[in-house]
Amino acid sequence: MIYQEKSKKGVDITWRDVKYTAHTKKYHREILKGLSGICKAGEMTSIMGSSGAGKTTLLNILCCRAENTGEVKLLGDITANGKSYDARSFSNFAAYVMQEDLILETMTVLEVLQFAASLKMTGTEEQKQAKVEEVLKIMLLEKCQNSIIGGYAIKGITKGEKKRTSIACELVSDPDVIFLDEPTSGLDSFTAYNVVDVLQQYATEQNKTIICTIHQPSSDIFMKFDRLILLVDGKFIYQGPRDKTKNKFGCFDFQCPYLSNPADYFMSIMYAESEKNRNNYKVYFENFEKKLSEEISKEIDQHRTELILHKSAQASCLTQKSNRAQIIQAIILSLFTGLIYLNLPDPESHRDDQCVVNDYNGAIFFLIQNTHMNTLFPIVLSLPLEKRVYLKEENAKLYSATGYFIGKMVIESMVAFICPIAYVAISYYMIGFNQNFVCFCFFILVCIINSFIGLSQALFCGSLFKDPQTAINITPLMTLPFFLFSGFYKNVTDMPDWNAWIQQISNYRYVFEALVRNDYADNAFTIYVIGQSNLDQGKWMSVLMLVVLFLAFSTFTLILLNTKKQRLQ
Ligand SMILES: Nc1ncnc2c1ncn2[C@@H]1O[C@H](COP(=O)(O)OP(=O)(O)OP(=O)(O)O)[C@@H](O)[C@H]1O
Repeated sequence: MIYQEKSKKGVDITWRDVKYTAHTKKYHREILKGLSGICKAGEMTSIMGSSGAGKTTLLNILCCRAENTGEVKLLGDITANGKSYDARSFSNFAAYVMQEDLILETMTVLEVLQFAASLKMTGTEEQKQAKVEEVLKIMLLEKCQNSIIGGYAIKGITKGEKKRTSIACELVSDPDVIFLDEPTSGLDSFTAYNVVDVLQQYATEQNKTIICTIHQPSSDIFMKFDRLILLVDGKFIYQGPRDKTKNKFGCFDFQCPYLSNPADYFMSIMYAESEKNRNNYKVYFENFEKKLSEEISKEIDQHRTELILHKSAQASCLTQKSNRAQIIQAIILSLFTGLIYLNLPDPESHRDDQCVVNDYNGAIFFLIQNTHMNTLFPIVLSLPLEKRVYLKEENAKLYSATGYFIGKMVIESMVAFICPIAYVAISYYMIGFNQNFVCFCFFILVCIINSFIGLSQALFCGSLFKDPQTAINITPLMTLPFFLFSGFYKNVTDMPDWNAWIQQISNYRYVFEALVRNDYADNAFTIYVIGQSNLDQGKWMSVLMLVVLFLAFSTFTLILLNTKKQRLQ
């Protein structure tokens, strides 16, 4: 990541004649109708309006997150200090805080910020730590810095602290402009006030441009805004300093009743479901055109023009976290397996004993299943949140899809590598598999490859489905049929022709054959068991097929990640 000298002089966001139109065969709608405006450095601007007025659309357009293809069309100029920007250059000077707080639940506040700093900052560890401490202080998070974020299952920090942590994650990169979609949504009035108060002070003290949408602010929160934009049916009825709304709005022949919350009053006159209000819209628009639009145009013309110089790179793909729980789980399960199959009878003295064959095959299959599932399911279960966090970071151009894939592979590969070793090393000799050391090493090697296939399948399923819940539901459906084609449950040559192809992509089939051939290599069962199951690929051919499967799932995942990126809003 390369940081250049930052402009401390502030950034003005301006837009001229922005039109956003949705057009299909059955439907034509002008969502934003030629809007022009400015949000200035050192000020907190709030965009307010009735439901469906176009607030989120305007915010998304300013953040380069609005669709602009096919059925929706965006026209107009959007600039930062007079220079046009796009989604890539946006992240060089600005940050976007989503309404939803997407933070990994098992980390502490401090860890989350340290992680964000490692992704978004260059410099020494001391500089990063200093920035994290500064941001903790600004966002009033010092007291809860060692508390877990938490979520549905784990009790963690409060909603207000979570929102401030989300904002703090963006502040570590010191953006000049911060966009926030409904930063107070879901918070009680006092917590909401705290969040807005902190943001407003930050804008003033650090000369930052803060732009947010907001629904129904309390009067205390309303008084914190420096600038206000009131939007009705895709057009402005007011834009300017918040403290001038009284006078300027007075010229519209509407006066906020004495002792009323002005925000409530504005919302009441913009409420689109009221026919009386809708009739008045025409008057508001005319008044805005006559009395305010010229002033806004002048302000836009006087925008700042300083050059914005900023960071221009993505973080290393290795900066992520590992998981100890899976390794502990593997150790416990291997002890359990070893105890269940402890000291199986010597094959030499049980040549014709079908029960002993079944026990050996069962032990092999159980180990195969566990080394595969131990990697597959934790990743599929953790992907829902992580995928959205990844998309958030990808949207902010912190890393690319390929960077994420490589990083994820490298980090998860530690677990995918260690777990099968722990699993086999503990249970192999307890069960009494082939005592030859080379066979023991081969057993471990095949289980490691199988574990990596689980990793690539989990990432493939997670990337294939847009909805994380679908990924969780469909993954077992996609992988469990592979069990049936392993040769363990049913002889592979007895399968109907129409589904024979599933055998070719079943990792269980190849792992089972490789391990059965390995274990029975030079003992009495060899001919009997292998002949019985009709396993005909050969030991090393099976290994080769496993490597091909791993590479195939990984390649498909990479293609999917690069082609199915979404803009989070
Ligand atoms: N891509 C799109 N295609 C069609 N219609 C759209 C599209 N995006 C937004 N709209 C419509 O434009 C209108 C404004 O949407 P927007 O989300 O900006 O409203 P809003 O003011 O943020 O409302 P709310 O406060 O309820 O979220 C809505 O009626 C919405 O259905």
